[in-house]
Amino acid sequence: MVTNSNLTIGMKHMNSQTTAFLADFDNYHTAVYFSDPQHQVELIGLGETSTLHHFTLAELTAWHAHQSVPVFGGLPFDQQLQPTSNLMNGIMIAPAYVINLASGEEWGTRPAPDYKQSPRTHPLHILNHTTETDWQARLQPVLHTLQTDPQKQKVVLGMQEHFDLDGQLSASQLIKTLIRQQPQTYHVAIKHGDELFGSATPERLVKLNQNQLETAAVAGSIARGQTDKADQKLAHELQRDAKNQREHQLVVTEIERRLQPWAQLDSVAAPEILTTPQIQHLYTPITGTIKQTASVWQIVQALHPTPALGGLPVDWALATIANVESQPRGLFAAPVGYVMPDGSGEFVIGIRSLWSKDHTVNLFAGAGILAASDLTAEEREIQLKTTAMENILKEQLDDERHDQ
Ligand SMILES: C=C(O[C@@H]1C=C(C(=O)O)C=C[C@H]1O)C(=O)O
Repeated sequence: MVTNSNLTIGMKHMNSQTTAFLADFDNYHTAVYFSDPQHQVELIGLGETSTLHHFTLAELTAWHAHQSVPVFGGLPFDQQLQPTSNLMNGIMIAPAYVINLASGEEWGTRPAPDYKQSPRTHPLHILNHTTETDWQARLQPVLHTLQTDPQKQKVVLGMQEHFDLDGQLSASQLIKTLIRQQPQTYHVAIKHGDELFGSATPERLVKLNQNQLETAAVAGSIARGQTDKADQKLAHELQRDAKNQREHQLVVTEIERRLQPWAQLDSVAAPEILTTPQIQHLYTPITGTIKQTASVWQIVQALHPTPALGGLPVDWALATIANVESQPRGLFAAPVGYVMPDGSGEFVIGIRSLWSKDHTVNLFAGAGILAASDLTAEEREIQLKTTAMENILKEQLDDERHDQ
């Protein structure tokens, strides 16, 4: 166990069973991985019996009623389409075989490998790397609106980085690197042909188990310190900072409001600190009991997008995101997770994430903008968040080099 300033989380290590399953992971056209920080589940899905793309909630619910294995995937952030992707506009996969390595439970039968990634004859290199250089300029009018219109409270705006590689990433190597570099987060990978979505997110959207519901507000951020003392000083600063506290409370209050029709919520304590190697966040766990029959899909729909990733008012925030961000988000900042045959399941927010298609990789990170925001500080915060995935990408290139 590792003790953060205020929060204790289980530390995951990769066991030999995980290694054995990952050895075959890249040999399937479709394969999925999901594990949580406490290691209550470590799910691997191989092959597919059915895959749903770009669906409505009604189509998803009807499709899910026919599945007898855990299903995995993501719902897109919003209605904007990513025209080149079979994965980013929403994907839900019923694998041919699923194993929960945390419990030993299995579903379906293990299919024969069905995919051959084009062999690489040389180590992977980055050929080209582009970042957004006009982000602050594009945000200036939004900041002005937030400062002059009291109805507009918050919008989370992100940027994407683009990499061209001289080969294709390996999904299994990516998962190993997620586990190694970000041991205290969720680890998610969805591989579908030449596309791969990976995330080391610290943020739960919803976990539903029988009638017990767990979610969390994660919003308000500050850097890590070089020493324990400096780290704690920064955590203290974050807890006392008026802008970050307001940013966080907006999320807590809105999550509570949206869950009101669905659940009886337990009382919520003051925010704690949640740390990843790059950044610390204000964090409030929110729990409750479902008071009427509800599916995970309904709760996801009620909650997403929370103001941790969208904003308030929500319609204005979504329109602003569509106008200001350079590209559709797809599964970036969107709900990704699994649902078990008994209806229990968990969705997390696909941040600290990458999307790879063929020889390209995109990373995403965003920050909550309020009237009191300093755009230079917000851009620095985005860079901190991006560092997590940049490091994962770079180590993966190194890893693959070692594997040659
Ligand atoms: C948008 C991101 O993170 C979200 C925004 C945060 C903030 O603005 O403080 C904190 C955590 C996340 O809810 C991201 O990591 O890309």
